[in-house]
Amino acid sequence: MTSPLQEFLKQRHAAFKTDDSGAVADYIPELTKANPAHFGASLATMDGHVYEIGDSAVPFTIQSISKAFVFALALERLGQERVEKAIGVEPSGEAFNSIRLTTDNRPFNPMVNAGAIACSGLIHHAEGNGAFELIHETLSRFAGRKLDIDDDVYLSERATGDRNRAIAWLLHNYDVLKCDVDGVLDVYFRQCAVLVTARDLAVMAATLANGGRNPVTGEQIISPYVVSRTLSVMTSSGMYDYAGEWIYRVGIPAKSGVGGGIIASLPAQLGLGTFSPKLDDHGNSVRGLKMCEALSSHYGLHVLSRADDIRTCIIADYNATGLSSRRNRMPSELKLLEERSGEIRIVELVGALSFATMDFVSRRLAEGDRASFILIDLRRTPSVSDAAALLADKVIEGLTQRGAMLVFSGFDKSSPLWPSMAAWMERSPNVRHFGLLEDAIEWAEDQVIFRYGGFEYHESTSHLNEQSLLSGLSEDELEEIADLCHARDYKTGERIIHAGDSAASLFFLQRGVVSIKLQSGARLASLLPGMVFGEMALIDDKRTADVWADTPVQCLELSVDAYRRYRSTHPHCAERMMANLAKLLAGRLVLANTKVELLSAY
Ligand SMILES: NC(=O)CC[C@H](N)C(=O)O
Repeated sequence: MTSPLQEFLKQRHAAFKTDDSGAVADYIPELTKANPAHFGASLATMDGHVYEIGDSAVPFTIQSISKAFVFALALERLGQERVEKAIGVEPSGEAFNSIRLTTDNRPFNPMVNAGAIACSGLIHHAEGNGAFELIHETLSRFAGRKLDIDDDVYLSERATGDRNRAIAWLLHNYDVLKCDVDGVLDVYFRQCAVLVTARDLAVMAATLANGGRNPVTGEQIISPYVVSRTLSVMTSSGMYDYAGEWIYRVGIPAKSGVGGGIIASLPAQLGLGTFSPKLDDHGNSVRGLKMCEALSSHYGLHVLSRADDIRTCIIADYNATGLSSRRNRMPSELKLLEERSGEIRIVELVGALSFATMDFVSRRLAEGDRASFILIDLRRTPSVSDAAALLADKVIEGLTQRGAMLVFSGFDKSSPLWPSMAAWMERSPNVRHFGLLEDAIEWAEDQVIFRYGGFEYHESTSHLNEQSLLSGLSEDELEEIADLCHARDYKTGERIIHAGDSAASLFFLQRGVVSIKLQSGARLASLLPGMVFGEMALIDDKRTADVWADTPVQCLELSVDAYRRYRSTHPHCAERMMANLAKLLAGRLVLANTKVELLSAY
């Protein structure tokens, strides 16, 4: 199945191909050789997928589109102060080749020839003879491949580019160009003659849309700061004297070139590259313009037309009860947790945390009951913006100051969320981190039990009359069962049961804590004295999980053979045990269903 976007590009490509209006640029003689029928488009996504249609692989010269990337390079290399001193950022409202400067004799902006020549001048000044090499290499990194140069176009423009020469000398007169004017012009003519395809342009535009990281190669090429400034001048001046109209109608930062190319770069969404050599009176590709307009209006992509329901960022906000934790609790613990259920609040977030969503979360956290433990699960949160982190700092400060413990979960040290986490933990001992929400809940429950009840029963020994598997049996019957069992002791860290072994016995835990784990290491449950494990041996002959001693453990082991012998002489007791087992399993099923429901909330 072709994707809907590919289908869209295909349809519009077919529709706009019939438009024959406009004219191929002819003031650079070599450009007249372009095939006016050519029409290609390409769209690159933030995950590095590239859609292509028509002549998307046909090379043509980048021309003015280079201006956006060379400006970005100058900002990145030389810093904003030097660049902004030499070149303005006001739209000129004039054609790209206008010779007019601002009242203080600077180029209006870096998207018109005067500003671009000044920009190449800054790089030439800093890099000397290596300037073009650096520009060529940078453009190639934006495209994700080594780009060629059309020497004929370069020579043709150099031979006829007197207007640009006049602009450059004027800039020299006003001390904007401080060095070898011919050398700078040479860099500028060459950078305009770099060969790209619509596909290259899409990837280059997508790199700008992706915060400066090429989504295909993964390389970070410029900083997010430089991206925002580059997209700003593209927005106000990228389409020359059509810029106002463009931002009004299309609303996507863009840049065009007389070679017939256009890039459009929608932050965090897409990069579009189009190619068709026939230009309108403003010097913008006719079909390319139509393609951009169609994409924007069909999908409503105008950069200023945005609305999100930020409230969906909280997908769950609840109080913990004993049910939430993986640890099987003693009845007294469950009761205590039930009574204190307001002590633990769990807030699960979804989606990137931005300024708006974090502000909403901050107000939600501030209101409501005053839980001592606030668990914030970020497993569905891919990132925290700088603004959100600033707001979060204050929220955390406020909550920890009133004595709350803040526990974050759902990510590990490799996550982009980690640097914020590390800073929060450094600032307050009341901030903690767990990889898994389950572990955070269990920890918080332990804290509540510790605060309000203590752990003394972990140290006590449980008798068989506390075993729910044996409930309903008389003292004598329990005595008989005890006689069939063997006392076993295990050291901390010892494996009591191996998954995959044959299951020939079950264990009544009398003292200590054991954990039931999958072979991956994931813990299914922790058990306390009075609980049974390995009991599935009564119905299944293979062990399905490992059981480890978390502390020194004492238990009674009952072999299945002994149970079967006992069953033949005490059928009604055996029946009772099976009924108890069914009850235990049913309880576990209810717990599992509750968890599935919680997990499938998203
Ligand atoms: N608009 C353009 O693409 C102009 C670039 C061309 N090299 C020039 O300087 O005239």
